Amino acid sequence: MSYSVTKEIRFCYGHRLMNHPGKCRHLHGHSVRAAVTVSAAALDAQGMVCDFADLKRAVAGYVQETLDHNLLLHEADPLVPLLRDAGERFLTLAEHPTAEVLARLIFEHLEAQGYPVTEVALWETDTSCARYRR
Ligand SMILES: Nc1nc2c(c(=O)[nH]1)N=C([C@H](O)[C@H](O)COP(=O)(O)OP(=O)(O)OP(=O)(O)O)CN2
Ligand SMILES: [Zn+2]
Repeated sequence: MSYSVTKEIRFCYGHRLMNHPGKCRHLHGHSVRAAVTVSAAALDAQGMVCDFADLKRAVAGYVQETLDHNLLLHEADPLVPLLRDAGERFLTLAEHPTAEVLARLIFEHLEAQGYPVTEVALWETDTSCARYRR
């Protein structure tokens, strides 16, 4: 038996999936929803797994600094030097910037902050969701 709480946060980013066989190899953007779940076998002195507000701060701080309104690219993307020369903001990843990878990055950030995170779900569109859980 365990308790869990889930907090949602919305943000947007641009990206492209290099080598994708379809339309996602082209630059495009998403307005996404991440649902972060933390779990515990017992409640704290406040009767909570974790205060929703604390969870929001932990997720929103990371997301706003790294992902929100950013352009997420694979580090080998040939656009990288062009964007760097143009002084544009972007973030490179050693992996393709898929919803699965972004869900895992958010999970790892919360885990590193000491939150008992058990799942991050990232709704990239109304109909497409990727989850990372442990
Ligand atoms: N497993 C994954 N598949 C895809 C990802 C991903 O991150 N993980 N990403 C993309 C695209 O970046 C983008 O999310 C498009 O997804 P898709 O669901 O195909 O978008 P549509 O708007 O075409 O969705 P419909 O509702 O089917 O119109 C692609 N795949
Ligand atoms: Zn996409």
